[in-house]
Amino acid sequence: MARPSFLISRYNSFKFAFKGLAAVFRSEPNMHLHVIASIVVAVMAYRFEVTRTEWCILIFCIGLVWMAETFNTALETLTNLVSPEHNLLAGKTKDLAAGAVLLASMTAAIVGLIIFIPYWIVYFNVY
Ligand SMILES: Nc1ncnc2c1ncn2[C@@H]1O[C@H](COP(=O)(O)OP(=O)(O)OP(=O)(O)O)[C@@H](O)[C@H]1O
Repeated sequence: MARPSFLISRYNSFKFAFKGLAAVFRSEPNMHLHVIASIVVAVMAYRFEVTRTEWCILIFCIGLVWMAETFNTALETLTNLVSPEHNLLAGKTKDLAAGAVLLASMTAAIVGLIIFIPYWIVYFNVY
């Protein structure tokens, strides 16, 4: 069979990648929470008119959390395939993947607080 052209194979790669993203956004309740949190952050950033650099940092943090959740879902799916029955290593694999999401989320939360607390202080007229 003839190999697909370079452009078609690149097009297929993107198509499969978007299929994976659609699956994680559709089926993962945790991803729904991440999306809601990201919308809240974006609305606050717009409302407080954060700087261009702060926008970049916030978008980077959002991407970090979404990426961690996507890897976590991939590892969970693979684990369920390889070891549907109860297994110590399967459980450890899932715990580690979930730990990575927690790390990314905590990092994003700390960065968000560092960026937004000064804006909140001005907005709520604290002091
Ligand atoms: N095959 C297994 N063998 C041993 N322990 C498992 C197994 N599957 C899941 N566990 C344990 O149960 C926990 C939850 O696993 P589960 O597959 O339900 O993930 P989940 O709760 O759906 O994760 P998420 O909320 O991120 O989608 C795991 O972190 C692990 O500790």
